[in-house]
Amino acid sequence: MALKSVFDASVIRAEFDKASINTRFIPLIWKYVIQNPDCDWEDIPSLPSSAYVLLRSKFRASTSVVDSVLESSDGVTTKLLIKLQNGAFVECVIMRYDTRLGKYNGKPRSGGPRSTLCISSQVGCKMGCTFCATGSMGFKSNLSSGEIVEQLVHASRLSTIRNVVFMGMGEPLNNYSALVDAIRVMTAFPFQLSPKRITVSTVGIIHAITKIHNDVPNVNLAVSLHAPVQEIRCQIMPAARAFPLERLMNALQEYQKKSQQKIFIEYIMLDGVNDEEQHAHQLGKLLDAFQVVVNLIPFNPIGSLSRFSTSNNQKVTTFQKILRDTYDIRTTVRKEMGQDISGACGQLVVNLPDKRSISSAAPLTDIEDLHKQ
Ligand SMILES: C[S@@+](CC[C@H](N)C(=O)[O-])C[C@H]1O[C@@H](n2cnc3c(N)ncnc32)[C@H](O)[C@@H]1O
Ligand code: SF4
Repeated sequence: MALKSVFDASVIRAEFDKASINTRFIPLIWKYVIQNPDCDWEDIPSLPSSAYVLLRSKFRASTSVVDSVLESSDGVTTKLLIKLQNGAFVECVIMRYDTRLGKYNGKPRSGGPRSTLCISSQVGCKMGCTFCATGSMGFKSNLSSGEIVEQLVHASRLSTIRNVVFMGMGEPLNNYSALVDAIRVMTAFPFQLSPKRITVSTVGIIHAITKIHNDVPNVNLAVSLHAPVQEIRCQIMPAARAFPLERLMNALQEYQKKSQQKIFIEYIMLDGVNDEEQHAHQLGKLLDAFQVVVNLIPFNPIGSLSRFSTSNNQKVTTFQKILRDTYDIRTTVRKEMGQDISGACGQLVVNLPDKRSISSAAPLTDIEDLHKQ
């Protein structure tokens, strides 16, 4: 039987309970593992002897390994290619932001206090968005909560991670229990990330949106809306048929009433598809009753996988202006970075030399602004 990740919180808690070992040791084990990547279980001081036996027989300090690390040419972005226990690959991306300068800085590995980590939740994705490389590869497997947390562990060894965004490969709300378990670990000792510094991005899985606030309060919700009307949404996002716009907006209304939190709306700018002035007005009206921040995202080319191209600057500026001036909606334009290492949103499907396919969907965004709002 494959050994489990020690960061798989539900599994390790259940095993400790079964063996009558106090679960208060678990965070101490996590802390030790984070600081000592190559440790043996016996190295961890002051555990009950039954804990060593259990750890040896059922758990690994890390079920995933960092296969390679790529730096963008400006040093702002680092992409980690991670090999999972089942042989599949996922990626996570570190983005660095300098608080003092108020902008991204280009110092390689400077880390600093404000790095943001973009995390994957699945290998592939079944939602099939027509503009996304991950969507084109279909669904392969869910990550366990341990594998999700391990991305943070690997990245923490390179940078001090202050923010986490679930905007990498996969649809996090389609892997709900692992997502919730992972967020609970990330917000507890020893990680202690503020939930306000964690953002879950979703294509709009209605049944999960209605419960996420109860399960992980204060975590940010970002919704990949991408169109102001059902017809266009269906054309570019097949998932819109299962989760129609009207029901999605009702679920968001309920979410906002309960959580009292702003919702972040992601809107990919696709030339001639959803970027006309009439679309900006439709979006403005649709969001009228909500507290939202709209993030306009330039489309990142994904080779021959998609027929789209990004809107020109003039169109983006006009769209932003309409939302801001006519509807008083805070609207930002996402800075995409890391394209030289294929680290930008939904960008790539890479073929490894041995023909295994990996995909990355890391968004490189002014997410720091997002977390300040
Ligand atoms: C890859 S998804 C992962 C999270 C979740 N599945 C979702 O769709 O929100 C993160 C963000 O990247 C966007 N995205 C996907 N492909 C893109 C592309 N080619 N260019 C720009 N953004 C893209 C998605 O629409 C989404 O807003
Ligand atoms: S954009 Fe998100 S939901 Fe759509 S295919 Fe890509 S990862 Fe899946």
